Amino acid sequence: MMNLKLNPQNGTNNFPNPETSSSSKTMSEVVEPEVHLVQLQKSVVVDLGHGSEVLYRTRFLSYEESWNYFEYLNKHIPWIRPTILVFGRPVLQPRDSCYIASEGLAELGYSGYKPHAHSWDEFPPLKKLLDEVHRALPGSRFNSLVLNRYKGGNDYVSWHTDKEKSYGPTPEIASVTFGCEREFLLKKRPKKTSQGLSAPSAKRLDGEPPSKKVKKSKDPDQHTFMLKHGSLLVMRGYTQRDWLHSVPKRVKAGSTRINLTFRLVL
Ligand SMILES: O=C(O)CCC(=O)C(=O)O
Ligand SMILES: [Fe+2]
Repeated sequence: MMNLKLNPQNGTNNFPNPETSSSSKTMSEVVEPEVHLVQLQKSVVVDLGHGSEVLYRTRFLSYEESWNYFEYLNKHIPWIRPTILVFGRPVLQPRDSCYIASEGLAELGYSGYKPHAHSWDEFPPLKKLLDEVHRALPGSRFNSLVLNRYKGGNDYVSWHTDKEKSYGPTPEIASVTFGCEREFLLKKRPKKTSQGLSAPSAKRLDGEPPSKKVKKSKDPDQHTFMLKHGSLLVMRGYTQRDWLHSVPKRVKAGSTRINLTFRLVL
């Protein structure tokens, strides 16, 4: 069973430090089943094992402030739906995106596409949001931001990891969500075979929507978070090396969702 630690500071913007939080209890000591706890508690730490961890805080920002961000981003971000390469073939990326980075950082590139790096100065509300993320995560630092807009349930992001050389071996990625609730899935990367092949690869496979079947079992190698309007999810440690994540198509999800992932380019 996955090991969730309670946040003793519910109601604040701070996550407990899982290394030092001696008062935290494993979830199994507190209440069953664990899925209820995810809904009741305002923030949880999910220990994925082997040095990987996810933190989730449902109410990082207030409902109203979150809608203000949504309206601003929807209107003022120069959204682009780029053509990317999937198995060498050009396809339209199944969501809009934009990239913001501090000056002088290594370029971002994925699936044959190199997004233009916009400056933080172009978007003052995002500088404020970056400050709020830094305040919520003492000791963490971010200098770049990938923005995604899912215009309905047919937009998605396939199984992938955010593993860039320039992020170092244990990147921390902080994800803030606005608008429509969608499922964020994590699954353990398949182990290398005896021939040394690892399949499927961890590349972005934007031509292949992830399976619609979300296992409801307590498979420790699979986790689902319903990311709420104004929520914060943080992936830490070896999550990008050992786990894949995706936001699958959900035809019934009719409205727009905007997700921001803050990253540190070293
Ligand atoms: O939209 C999300 O929640 C995830 C986006 C993501 O994984 C990415 O931009 O790399
Ligand atoms: Fe990602």
